[in-house]
Amino acid sequence: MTTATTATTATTATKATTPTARLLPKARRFLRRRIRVLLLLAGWSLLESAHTFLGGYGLAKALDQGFLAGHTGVGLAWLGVTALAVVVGGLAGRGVFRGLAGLVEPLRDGLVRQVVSRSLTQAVSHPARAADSAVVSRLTNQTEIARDSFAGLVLVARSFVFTAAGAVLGLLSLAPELLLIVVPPLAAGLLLFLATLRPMAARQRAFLQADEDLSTQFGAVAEGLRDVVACGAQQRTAQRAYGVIEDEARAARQLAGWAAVRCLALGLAGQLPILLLLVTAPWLLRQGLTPGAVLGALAYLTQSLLPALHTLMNALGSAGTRLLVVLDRLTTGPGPAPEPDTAPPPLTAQEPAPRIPAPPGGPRVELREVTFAYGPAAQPVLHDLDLSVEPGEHLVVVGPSGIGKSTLTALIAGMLAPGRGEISVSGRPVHTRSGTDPSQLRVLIPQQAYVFSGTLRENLLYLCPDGAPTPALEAASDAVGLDPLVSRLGGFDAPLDPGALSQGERQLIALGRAYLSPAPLVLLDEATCHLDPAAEMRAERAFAERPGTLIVVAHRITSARRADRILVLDGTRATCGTHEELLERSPLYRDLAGSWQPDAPEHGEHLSVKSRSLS
Ligand SMILES: Nc1ncnc2c1ncn2[C@@H]1O[C@H](COP(=O)(O)OP(=O)(O)OP(=O)(O)O)[C@@H](O)[C@H]1O
Repeated sequence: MTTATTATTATTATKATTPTARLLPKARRFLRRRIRVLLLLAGWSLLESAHTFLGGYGLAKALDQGFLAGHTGVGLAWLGVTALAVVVGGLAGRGVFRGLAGLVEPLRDGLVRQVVSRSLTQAVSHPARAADSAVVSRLTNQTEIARDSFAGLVLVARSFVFTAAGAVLGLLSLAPELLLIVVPPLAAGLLLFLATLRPMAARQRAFLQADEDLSTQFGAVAEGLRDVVACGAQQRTAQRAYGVIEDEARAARQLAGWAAVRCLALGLAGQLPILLLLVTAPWLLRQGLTPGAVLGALAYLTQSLLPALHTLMNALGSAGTRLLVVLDRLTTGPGPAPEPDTAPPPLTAQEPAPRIPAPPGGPRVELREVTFAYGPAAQPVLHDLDLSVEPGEHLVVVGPSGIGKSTLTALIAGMLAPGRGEISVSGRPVHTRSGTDPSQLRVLIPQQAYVFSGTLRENLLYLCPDGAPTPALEAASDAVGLDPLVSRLGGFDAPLDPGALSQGERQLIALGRAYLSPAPLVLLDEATCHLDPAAEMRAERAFAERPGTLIVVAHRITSARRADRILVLDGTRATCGTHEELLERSPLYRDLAGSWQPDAPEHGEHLSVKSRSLS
């Protein structure tokens, strides 16, 4: 029995491919549970039918039996009846609004519950992709669209049905011929309008998808901004963002095109019946209709039927389409969320940035009286700092957390501009290298490694505009200790799922990428913090042996021991020297080094240390 039910449900789910088909059973269930609210709305709406009926009928009788017959009192009495109908209509409106809350609020609550539980389920099953920024759009913008659109639709659809019933009854009571003139143009306009519903829903869906993609794209970029800048990938990231923005703009333009067709349908259904009634008025009078009947028909058209139709078409066209699309997305969910880390499209029509010739032995890095603060009123992080890193030197930067180590590397990389002083690499100020690609000169690997989905080869060659042969990739992997991961993944052309990698594996890939890059200056800002001491030593040795200048923000004291020189940042002061010199001269360095105790060597002659970081 259970199996049969499951099979039936599965078949229904497979067949229900259109949003309308998918939503109809849910809509029926939702409404069936609220029969009492619907009856209440219908009760109040009947008063609206009476209001419409009396509006035209009273006017016709006032003219025929009152003013044209010379009985002004009778005419005024009928007008009084019409005025009373307006009051009745007002009462109906009040009752309808009260009943509406009973339909609209449960819908919104249900949608919010669904979005939250679906995103929690996704977060639990795919923790790496838990931060789905599109959920924000669904929870706020889209549930509100659903609520407002549903309320608007219930109001106008109900109003149209009950107004039309009152008007048709009125036209029939005045003269059935009137229906022959009014109904055909109305029906034609309505049909044209209905024909626009499906393409417009598709355009609306495309627009919302583009909006979510944009939300996701910006979420991903904001999260990985530091890595993007560090890898010099701003242009590529901007290109991808422009693509998503262009998609949304295109979807909005197509939506506007269909809105124009809809205007035409509105004109046909809204204006043509009035024109026909006026043109055929002499013929109608000749057929024996009274002037009051013609006036009553005109009143039904201009005061009730056409405004109600106009509102219905507008609401169905905009709110209805939006509601259909939003409900479908919220209740059945969008397709698989676009992978935020997808491989960037290859650069095509861009001029390659001019190459900076790599100096033999690596570039010299010079800082002269550099002062930097994160705001005009903020305390400087670095104050009058002088530093000279020789070509090919291996410098390690240490200091307590928050002292300014990352700020220093960002300044040298040219990602931040000093407030005062000058920073030069290879004798040229970092901030006047206009028109050159900084990634040709330096590579900065931050703590959070940037890995995108694509192949391992694409990830490793990301900073190699000219590519590199497989033996170079193998040599780099061997040097930084990436080779076990290459084997595990199945080679360089194996597809990479960033979410399935550990932090350490991501760091190894970023290190391999930096190792392969042509940049002669490498800045590692705690780029090995997720590696164990042995793996960290292997990677740092590889970079120390790689031709070029190396600046490492140290995570462990062992990094400092391997360097040529160590820079100790201590507040706005800085001391530079070898390990031995600093043990003598710098109390802070003594303190930092003293908090580290050597363990028994675990890896041959290598010294391992207790896992406490310097920063
Ligand atoms: N974008 C920023 N805006 C304002 N203040 C910042 C910004 N980035 C860093 N800071 C502040 O500047 C100071 C230096 O930060 P920085 O990240 O350079 O220190 P750090 O030594 O690298 O720290 P850690 O070892 O914890 O990474 C800190 O007080 C930090 O709060």
